[in-house]
Amino acid sequence: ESESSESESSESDIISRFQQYLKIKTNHPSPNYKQSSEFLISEANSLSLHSQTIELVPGKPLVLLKWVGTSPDLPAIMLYSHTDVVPAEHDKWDHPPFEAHLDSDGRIYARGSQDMKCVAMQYLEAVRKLKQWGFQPKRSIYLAFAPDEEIGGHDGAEKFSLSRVFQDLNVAIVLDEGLPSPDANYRAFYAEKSPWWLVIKAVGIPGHGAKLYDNSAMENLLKSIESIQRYRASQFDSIKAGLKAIGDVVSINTVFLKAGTPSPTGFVMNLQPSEAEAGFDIRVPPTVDTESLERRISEEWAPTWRNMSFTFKQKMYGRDASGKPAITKTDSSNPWWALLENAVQEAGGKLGKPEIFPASTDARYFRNLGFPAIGFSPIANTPDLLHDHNEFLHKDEYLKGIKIYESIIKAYASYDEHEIDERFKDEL
Ligand SMILES: CSCC[C@H](NC(C)=O)C(=O)O
Ligand SMILES: [Zn+2]
Ligand SMILES: [Zn+2]
Repeated sequence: ESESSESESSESDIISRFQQYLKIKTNHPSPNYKQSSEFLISEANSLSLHSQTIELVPGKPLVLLKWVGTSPDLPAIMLYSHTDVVPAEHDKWDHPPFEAHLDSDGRIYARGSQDMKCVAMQYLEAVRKLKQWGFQPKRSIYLAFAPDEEIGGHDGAEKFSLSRVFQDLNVAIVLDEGLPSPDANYRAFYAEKSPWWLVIKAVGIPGHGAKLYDNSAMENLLKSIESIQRYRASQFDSIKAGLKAIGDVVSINTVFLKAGTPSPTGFVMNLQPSEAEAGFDIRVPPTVDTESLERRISEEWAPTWRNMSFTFKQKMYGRDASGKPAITKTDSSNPWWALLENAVQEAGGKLGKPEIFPASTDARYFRNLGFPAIGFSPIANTPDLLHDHNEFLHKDEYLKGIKIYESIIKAYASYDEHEIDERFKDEL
């Protein structure tokens, strides 16, 4: 058999395994975790990896695989991914979201092709290649496939990170998802923003729609919205001016408005309602002064003197146990960052500037416990279509990503700080 046909057949095997995983309907609201677990365990068996299924919450399995290192006492590497995906509006896609259609250009269309079934399968394919070459990891490598990231990770990463099982793994570094890059440089994330899902409510004087008076619920709510829009513009302007990156500013978007008196034909048009509500998705970078933002909310956006109140549907802080921002270092105090950068380079890629992830990932649960965690998806030259229609990944980009992980896993699993210390001792 010629070499080219051999590599061709293995390439199509690699793509078809990816398609198989993409076809499993792990979309919310009722992800098929049974099927994804079975698939992952059968992949693990074909790779002779130890596997276990951890069900911290019934019906929500986490599949944990292990490749035992030759120095199993060294802290381990964790390659993390979530198995669930967000729903898809089938009729708005050019190709059905759970058929993993490979088009004539080489694009694979599927929900999860970028977020993040690609990463899960790239980890496994990289392990397969490394095993074929006879590579032996010094550190043990864990692959974790977790449920529920898309709905907050409370029954997945959060419970897992606090579990005895995880604590006993002695993990040195966690790799989790990042974002696609539209240009040739890969993106890598050392921290993430915290979600504050704010609901503000105004009450006010009801009355005739033809009357002009102060202190209606609508007027009170709209004053807040004006103030919020000004704040939003100030944050957005510093991005537009090139002064800040998306990860460095507070983002705030209105996600619902709820007011008016319903009628069979729509809304009553000549009645000023007595209540009005609005919801906002706010994302707060870890170094922002949260007290001043909280003051802004209680004094400007929902002040009691304007008959307003507020609640949070979700409010998290990106802090570790000591109250410090939960940030993974990117300087020389964290060898994993430089190792990643070099490994990507050795595989022919390049990392852009370290960034703060603009939304939430499961990595936060590990960072909050003090573990270094890096958000990274090896997807370059690709539009960011996370949670969008027609999410796709080009097969060549997918295959390149496997090479990137081969390089990263090799570097990470071989890294031994004591060995390096010894070498420096000889040089002295
Ligand atoms: C806050 S839990 C929901 C998690 C989701 N993550 C991503 C990456 O979209 C988000 O940021 O909205
Ligand atoms: Zn994701
Ligand atoms: Zn997502």
